[in-house]
Amino acid sequence: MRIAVIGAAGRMGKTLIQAIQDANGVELGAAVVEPSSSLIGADAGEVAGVGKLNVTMTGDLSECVADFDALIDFTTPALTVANAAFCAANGKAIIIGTTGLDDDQKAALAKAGETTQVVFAPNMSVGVNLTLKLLSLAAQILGDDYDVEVVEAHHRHKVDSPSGTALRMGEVVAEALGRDLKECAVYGREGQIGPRTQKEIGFETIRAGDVVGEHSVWFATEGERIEIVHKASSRMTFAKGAVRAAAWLESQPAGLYDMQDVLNLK
Ligand SMILES: NC(=O)C1=CN([C@@H]2O[C@H](COP(=O)(O)OP(=O)(O)OC[C@H]3O[C@@H](n4cnc5c(N)ncnc54)[C@H](OP(=O)(O)O)[C@@H]3O)[C@@H](O)[C@H]2O)C=CC1
Ligand SMILES: O=C(O)C1=N[C@H](C(=O)O)C[C@H](O)C1
Repeated sequence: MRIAVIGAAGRMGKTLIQAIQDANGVELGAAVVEPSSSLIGADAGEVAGVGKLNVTMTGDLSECVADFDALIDFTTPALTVANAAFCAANGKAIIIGTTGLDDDQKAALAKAGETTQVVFAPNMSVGVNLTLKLLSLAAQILGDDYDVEVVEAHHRHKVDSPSGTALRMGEVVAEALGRDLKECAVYGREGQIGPRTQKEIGFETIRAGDVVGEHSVWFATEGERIEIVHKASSRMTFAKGAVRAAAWLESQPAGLYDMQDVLNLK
């Protein structure tokens, strides 16, 4: 399977190229960077630190359409939506890790899933996807007596908040408790806010240094607190998950999938 990486010079883009190089049965077919990038024409393997791969970085996805079967996209919401439409129109699968999409942008990905294979997940690591299962179980058992708070920390460069993973964790817990996250979420408390309401799910965000990604969900009541915590120490865990999703997608019909589908966790 030939994979194209868009955002190839980004933090995840370079790690994805390393992961493709390490995996069996897949190869890097194309590497796409921002159209004004000074890296256009450079060798993608050399930029990613894995040695020469004879794949030249391009600034135009349509230029390399014949060179790949699946696109891995960890970029920005607007670009991701355009890429999903491009893949649907050109018979390419797409694996999307981009976070921060609004409801209309998510609907556009579902539309692409009507004609091509799409995996869209805010976190591609096996550990986080297992954690989502644990959270659902914890919420079902603990119920409304326990206050739920989601705390996340990421590196200083991250542009969206809360993280896509934190929001998915909130959705999973809300669903298990029969709540609608849109109605019960409370973001970053400040000032004279009064006491906590029983059914709110709180989100707190830390942005600092080089933190790869940490998520902690509290279930707290009078007398005890349970914390379910995931800490990523390398972006390779996300990149390996994305490559695994690409290989899995090859034998699937058109549709919108997530990592719970890929890992058979549903
Ligand atoms: N699902 C998951 O498991 C994970 C998801 N993420 C998400 O992935 C996304 C990217 O994260 P990260 O790699 O840290 O961010 P980066 O900013 O390092 O990477 C994004 C890259 O996209 C490039 N880009 C922007 N516009 C274009 C364009 N028109 N064509 C081609 N490339 C373009 C940027 O180039 P330039 O810098 O030149 O603008 C940049 O290199 C975020 O939404 C993040 O939350 C991150 C880790 C794991
Ligand atoms: O931007 C990041 O770095 C990450 N983003 C994802 C998110 O928003 O959940 C996943 C991971 O935590 C790293």
